[in-house]
Amino acid sequence: MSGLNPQQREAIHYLDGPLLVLAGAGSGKTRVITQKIAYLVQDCGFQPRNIAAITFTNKAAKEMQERVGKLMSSSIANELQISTFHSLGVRILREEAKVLGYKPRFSIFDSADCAGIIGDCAKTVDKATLRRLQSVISNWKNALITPEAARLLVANEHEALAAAAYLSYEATLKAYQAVDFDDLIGLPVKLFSEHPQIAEKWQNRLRYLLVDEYQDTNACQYQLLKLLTGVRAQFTAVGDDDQAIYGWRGADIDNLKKLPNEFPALKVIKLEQNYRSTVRILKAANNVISHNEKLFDKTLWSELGHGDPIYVTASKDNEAEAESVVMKLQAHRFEHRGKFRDYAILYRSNHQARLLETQLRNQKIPYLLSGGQSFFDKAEIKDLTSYLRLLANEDDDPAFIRAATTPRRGIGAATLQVLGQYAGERHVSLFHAAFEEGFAHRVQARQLEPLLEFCQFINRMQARASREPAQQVLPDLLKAIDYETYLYDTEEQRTAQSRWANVGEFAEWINKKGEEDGKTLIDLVQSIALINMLEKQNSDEVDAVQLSTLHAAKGLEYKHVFLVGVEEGILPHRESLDPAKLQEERRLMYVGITRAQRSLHISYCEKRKQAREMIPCEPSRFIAEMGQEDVRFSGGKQAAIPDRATGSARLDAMKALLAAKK
Ligand SMILES: Nc1ncnc2c1ncn2[C@@H]1O[C@H](COP(=O)(O)OP(=O)(O)OP(=O)(O)O)[C@@H](O)[C@H]1O
Ligand SMILES: [Mg+2]
Repeated sequence: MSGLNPQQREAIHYLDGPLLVLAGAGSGKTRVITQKIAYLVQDCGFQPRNIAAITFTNKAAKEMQERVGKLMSSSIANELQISTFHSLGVRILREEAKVLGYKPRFSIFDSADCAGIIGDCAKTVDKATLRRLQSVISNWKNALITPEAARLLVANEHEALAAAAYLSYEATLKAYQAVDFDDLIGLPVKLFSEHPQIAEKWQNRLRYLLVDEYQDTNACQYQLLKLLTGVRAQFTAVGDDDQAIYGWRGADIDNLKKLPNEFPALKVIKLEQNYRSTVRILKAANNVISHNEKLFDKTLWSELGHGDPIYVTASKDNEAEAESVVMKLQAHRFEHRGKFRDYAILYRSNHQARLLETQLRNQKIPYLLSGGQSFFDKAEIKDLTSYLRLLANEDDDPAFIRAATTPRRGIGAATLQVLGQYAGERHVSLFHAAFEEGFAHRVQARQLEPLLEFCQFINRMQARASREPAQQVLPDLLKAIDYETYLYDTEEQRTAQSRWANVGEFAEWINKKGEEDGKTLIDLVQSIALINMLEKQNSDEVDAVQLSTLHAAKGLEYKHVFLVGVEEGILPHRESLDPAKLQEERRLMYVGITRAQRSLHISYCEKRKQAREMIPCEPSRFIAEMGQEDVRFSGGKQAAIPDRATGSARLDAMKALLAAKK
């Protein structure tokens, strides 16, 4: 416990009831959680399996597991339940599936699978409509609104369409023995609410709960937390209202506000010392966030010295920006004899990574991309996981269709259509329908044959996959479907090569996971869907520059941070300019600034290429909000960024220019 400040120590030792640690960035909230886990086990006699810690990403869970592992023996640390809300949900559902009418090996559908089903239900393929329908349905599910209730709530035509699709969407998922990500939280909530004795069983099992990044929980996660902690309410939640950045995904900061009301015994501890950043970085962050409405009073100070000024650089366009950032990073690294992994380049949206990647590759700088298109979303990986999903759950119809037709094996669209219709009439899965006599009568022998052959192949592999370790089964599966030949037959040589290399990487990942945990292929299928959801696993040991969206960088820290594209329209995002959303954008900027430990470099463009057109850009209002005292401007026409709090930006920029000329 040495090296902790008195407030941290108090938070760690407090066990008399529910506790909320509310504090700004870098104040050691996550550190309180890891230390408290060690304290519970080593000093208070808690069994590790009775402690559950909930983090925001799988990566954060892994990191916490490692940190705790250093505080106690790793065999004990491995018994702890450190996971995301979603993986905890999976654990509960696997065990209790039967009560909900699911088999333990239900499938977990990712967002693309679900979009396909919603499209079928709503009879639309229009991407924008689909996205909106999906988000409306997801919001309902996160607010625990049933399809029946949603029908009564509809306020416009669009919601009416969503409500209609919602009902058949849920029925379809159930028929496929599949759940979506929202169900991973929603179904345990339903289960615990309807079966108090099951809730009690889990309350006795998870006797102490710790939740990191509490400000970004949604209504459903909050309910789960309440149901899991029960009347004992033994939990520690840590969070920072100024870092709530997932409102767009249904997270609700009200969960933080209502905690004191719903748990009258709640104790609140505030932490004020920041151990991460220099005074100047902290000041810039505090200045920016002071433009938001204040929910809770917080102050943050640092003893880490004044540090470097914050550098703000203007570039003529986004290509020049990428080039300049990479050059500056190189120069800075040489000067400070740093490692690549000390550097992160952060941006608002995924597409901003492309030019940076090109520059980094040109300069032969190793980098890791996180929060981008996941490895597991690549076509070849989805092909293979469709087989694996089918092995785990033969009722998974989308996986059935993909696997049955990739590679082509003489099962045509016409056959599948008849099969689909027949299965629909009989209320069985495609897989089961294929074996029924009624179906055999509807197709010709040459149609039936390849289909049955495929189903029997799946049956044979299924038997092996649940018995043998993963690393034995996957290579045989690849050989049996001759996937390599398929790739070279259907793709250009170079594409095929790179796709086949990805397959190799996937096989290696399966092997490693299989060996580490002694898991069968079927056990592993489940974790794939979860990784899919939030991030590809990055190896932290490699010396590489981190490229990440601001959202994915939450909770992390880097010695040196480059924050790029800090422009009006990007950060804040052009679609988030109404007052409430603007505050969330500002929090995103706050999260970005506070990732930096030693130096912070901000850049923006004067023009940006968008759809082949050069669009003039303006520096983000958040740059002005940092204050000017600790900021050094370079490049561009402007000597300094005007205060944008009043008047239009252009006007202010002109005034500043004129003032500079005088
Ligand atoms: N008492 C302490 N003494 C020295 N270093 C500390 C102390 N507490 C935390 N730290 C260090 O400060 C840094 C920030 O801590 P931590 O990540 O726990 O903060 P946080 O509040 O969770 O930040 P965020 O809001 O960004 O998630 C870490 O490097 C951590 O090891
Ligand atoms: Mg943290």
